[in-house]
Amino acid sequence: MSNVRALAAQTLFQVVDKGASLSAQLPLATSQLDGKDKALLQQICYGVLRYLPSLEHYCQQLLEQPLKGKRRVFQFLLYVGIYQLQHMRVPAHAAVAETVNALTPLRAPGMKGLVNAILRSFQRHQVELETSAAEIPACLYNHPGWFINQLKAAYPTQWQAILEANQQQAPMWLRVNQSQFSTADYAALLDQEGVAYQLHSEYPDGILLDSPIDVYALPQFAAGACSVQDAAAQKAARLLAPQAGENILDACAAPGGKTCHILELADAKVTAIDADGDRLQRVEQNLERIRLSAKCLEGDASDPETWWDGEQYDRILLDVPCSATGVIRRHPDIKWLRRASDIDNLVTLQAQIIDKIWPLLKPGGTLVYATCSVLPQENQQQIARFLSVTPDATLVPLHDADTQTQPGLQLLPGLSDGFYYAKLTKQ
Ligand SMILES: C[S@@+](CC[C@H](N)C(=O)[O-])C[C@H]1O[C@@H](n2cnc3c(N)ncnc32)[C@H](O)[C@@H]1O
Repeated sequence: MSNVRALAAQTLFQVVDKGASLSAQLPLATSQLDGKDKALLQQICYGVLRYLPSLEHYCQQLLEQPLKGKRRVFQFLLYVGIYQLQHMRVPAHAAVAETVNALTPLRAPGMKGLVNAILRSFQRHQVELETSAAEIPACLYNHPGWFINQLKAAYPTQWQAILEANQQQAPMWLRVNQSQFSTADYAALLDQEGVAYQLHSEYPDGILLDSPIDVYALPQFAAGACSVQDAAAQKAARLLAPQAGENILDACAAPGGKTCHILELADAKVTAIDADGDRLQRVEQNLERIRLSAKCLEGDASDPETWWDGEQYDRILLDVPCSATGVIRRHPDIKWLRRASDIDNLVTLQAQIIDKIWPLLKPGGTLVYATCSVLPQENQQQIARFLSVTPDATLVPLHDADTQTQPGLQLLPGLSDGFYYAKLTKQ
């Protein structure tokens, strides 16, 4: 099938109703399309996931009964149509006609009348519908209620700005491979190619592109000169500060962005562990492209007895599994796939991992704990608990207010993604 709107409706059905991840589903759909349509499909899927509660509310008001069972995919087609009418610069008549036409490849020509009527009704009642949606917090902010409540409690003055930032398209950051080029030298190559960018002194390896670009249009990308990595994620290796010849563990490594960065900064002996063997293959592919190497092992970081060779590490990076609530703007499906009840399980797993990995660090060694979460339970509270039960751990302050009870550095989505870091040394 090569109809963008029909593929978007099917993709969204798989993500929202069946719990599949957008990053797994999108490639299946885009592989059926050519260049311009791939971008349109992606734009529609991201957009619908960003505004899902509002779209659900409009359809609830416009449909006599929600579409159920096998007809659920048509409910998502309605979201696709309304999203175009509300947020895209497609002429309204074309948005309606193209959405209705998608029913032919979806083999439901009998639904054309209903879909046409609902989209036209949305156009007529748009103002009242938007006013009524604005009275419901989940629709006003387009985030799940549990998450809005947790953010309000954790960030009494910043929660709205965080929700707003999550609704924006994420910028494209490059990380220059310092084993091949200095950032200034690579920026000069971008100048020659006419690629516009900005440099930010707090991210010495980073280049922020003015607009996204196909990676293979970047100078020497295939030879490993640069990688795509958000600025916040680029802090991990810099905080770890790897040195040549050191024995380093990256304990939750896949797909390997930070493993690669560590090796780009220092000729160290790196072991990359991940519990997911398929994702670990991506670490190997990324290392191959940047032309550096690490020992890659499938293993459970909360059970080192099963893979550890007994030699303690000089430095350890723990980029633990987390709620990913700091990267919602890159993965809007997180808002609908993640449940409030997941957080406690993640906090328990993170605690098991840091408690079990700590003995693998040499005295005098450094451990950096990282998450792409904005929730204090996974971040400051996790590290405060760890410090309270680990007498040989010392917090290295990352800013003036970094204390035993409020440890670490919390970055919020904006210039970079939302990320958390804590740096610890062992006595
Ligand atoms: C935040 S991602 C890591 C991203 C990676 N550091 C990078 O920069 O590309 C977390 C990773 O932890 C892995 N993971 C989850 N549970 C694990 C466990 N018990 N032991 C080791 N890895 C685990 C996941 O498969 C996932 O790849």
